[in-house]
Amino acid sequence: MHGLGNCYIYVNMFEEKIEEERLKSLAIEVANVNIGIGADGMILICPSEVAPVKMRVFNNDGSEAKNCGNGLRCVAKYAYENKLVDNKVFKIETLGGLVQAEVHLNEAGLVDLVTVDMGQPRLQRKDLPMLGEGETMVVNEPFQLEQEALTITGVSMGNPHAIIFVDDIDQSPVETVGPKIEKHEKFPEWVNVEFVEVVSETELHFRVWERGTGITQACGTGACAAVVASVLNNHSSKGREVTVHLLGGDLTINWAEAGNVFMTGPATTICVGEYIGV
Ligand SMILES: N[C@H](CCC[C@H](N)C(=O)O)C(=O)O
Repeated sequence: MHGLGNCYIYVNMFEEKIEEERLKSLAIEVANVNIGIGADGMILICPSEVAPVKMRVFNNDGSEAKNCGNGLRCVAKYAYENKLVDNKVFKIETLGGLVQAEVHLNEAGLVDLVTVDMGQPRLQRKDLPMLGEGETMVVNEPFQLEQEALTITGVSMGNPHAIIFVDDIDQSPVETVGPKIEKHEKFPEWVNVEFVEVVSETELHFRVWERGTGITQACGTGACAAVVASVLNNHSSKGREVTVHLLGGDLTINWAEAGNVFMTGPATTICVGEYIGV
């Protein structure tokens, strides 16, 4: 399945049994287009004690992440269409906390759009985590990277994001600066790196270098973090829907006055099959 081209291999763990110690290598394998299937990673749809389903996310380097916005929309679609849930609004457990999904149906009765209440962003330096003194929040903080003097805004959506505002998204140094910040010593758990061009108060251009994966077509948690960072830097306002233009398409994000972040976007099934593997 994919969300705006951010594709994962989804495994229904209500039906499959995979040893815990096999998960990392399996994620690397199935994500590999030459020896596996080819995807940005692997997502497990699991039983949960606190919600109808639980999502676990593995990047294509095998690292496990605490949240995935595009993944949540696809998990919601799968759960509804495969009757793991019996209504259109339901909770999903993630390692980054509980979220709430609402599925929207097309005329064929299939899920085409999903809205996820992603909960509150975490804005403290320690939540990312990011090393450094200064303010407890990371808003437009100077960040020296070799010869480049950058400024970073840090937002966690359960997973960490470093947002850099640029004047021209097409000139953003995703491939050069992205990997250097991803694994920078200031981020002990590494970090997703987003480049954002502000078009208006309600429109952003967006590119991403994802932690544990590299460039992807879209990053749902990153788009949420970008809107939160835009509000923190007075480019956008709380309570207004912001359209985020990602390589793979658009997401609608609203950091509501009450504090939760809402993300609406598509979810698509590519195929269903059996992985034989090596
Ligand atoms: N690379 C991310 C996980 C995937 C998030 C992204 N694909 C999304 O849609 O939010 C991390 O290590 O935190």
